[in-house]
Amino acid sequence: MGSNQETEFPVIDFTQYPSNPSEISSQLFDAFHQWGFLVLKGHGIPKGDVEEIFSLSKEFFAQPLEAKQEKPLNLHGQGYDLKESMSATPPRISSTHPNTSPRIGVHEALCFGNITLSPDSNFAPFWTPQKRQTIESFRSKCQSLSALLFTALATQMRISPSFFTTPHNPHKPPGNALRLIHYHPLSNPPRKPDVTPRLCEHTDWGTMTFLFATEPGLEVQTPDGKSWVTAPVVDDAIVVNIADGLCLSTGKTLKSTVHRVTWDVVPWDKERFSVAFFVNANADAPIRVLEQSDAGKFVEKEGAVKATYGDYQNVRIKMIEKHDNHISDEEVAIDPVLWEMVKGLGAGVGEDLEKNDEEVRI
Ligand SMILES: O=C(O)CCC(=O)C(=O)O
Ligand SMILES: [Fe+2]
Repeated sequence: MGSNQETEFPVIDFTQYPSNPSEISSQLFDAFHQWGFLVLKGHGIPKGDVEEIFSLSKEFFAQPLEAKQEKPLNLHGQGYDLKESMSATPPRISSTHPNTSPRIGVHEALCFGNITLSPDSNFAPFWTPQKRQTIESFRSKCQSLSALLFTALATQMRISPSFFTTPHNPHKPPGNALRLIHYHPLSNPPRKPDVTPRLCEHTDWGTMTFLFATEPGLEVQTPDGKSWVTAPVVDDAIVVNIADGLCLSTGKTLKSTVHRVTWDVVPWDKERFSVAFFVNANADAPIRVLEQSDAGKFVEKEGAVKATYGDYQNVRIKMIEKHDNHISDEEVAIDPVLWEMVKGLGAGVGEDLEKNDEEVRI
């Protein structure tokens, strides 16, 4: 790798993929291997669709708090999620659904867990059938794009092209999640030094995430882990990152990188909107751990832990419970091999919960 690739945030033009799949797949693999993050231009999701989602988001968050709070986030990962922890002691991380995963910060969000999987709808009257249709259609375009990226990565790794798409049936639990995020302006500056960040340092739980934003704000740890860079905002492009589930299944070949939003980039009296699309693997799908063979291609690792993505998600939930209730590793009834494997991810909020807690108390 040249020094530029080590220091510059990767930007990839996906319009070249149909005509030159091997070159673009190789660029995707390299960026995810080194950074875990990239900016994807020419992704095919129409600009008008993205603008429509942002205008719905702005319209929704402009409502009075009572209207937004009418349907708070439920266990299916649907509803309004207000994060306003600004005390010296951050709140206990209590969210236990892979579609919502623990986040500490000062912002508000509306989360659309997979509606087809959820028995009850948890949306205020604001969400007319037409608006809901806009959300669902956008979500399905995001899902299709993720399938293309998974196929490109599998091809580059010389495994079956459907290796990653098979365990990503969006109609099976937990499904994907769309999160409209608003870093809202505050009436007073946060009290220093006991301030909670806009969004704490974390890695994502699922397998892949898309982040749509029109203004800078997202900071990503550099490949050497020593500093932070602001993800560039490129017109009509998406930030794509690898999440912990895919990092686990690729034996850390594809990196799940710590990221955050600070007060420096989104000050207390300013606001910022972003939209995150979280891709999750099916809970009942086995995690088939890969390793690189001597011949360079990827093969399934012999003797790797036998677990499903649902087992993995349960470990994450247990990690939070362990942290919240101060219980020992022995008291957590989990396959120790799986426990160690998930801990080995070095997830931003997970194995490093205690460390992360410290970091939250800037
Ligand atoms: O709003 C952003 O830029 C980042 C959001 C994010 O990382 C998340 O919700 O997991
Ligand atoms: Fe994230």
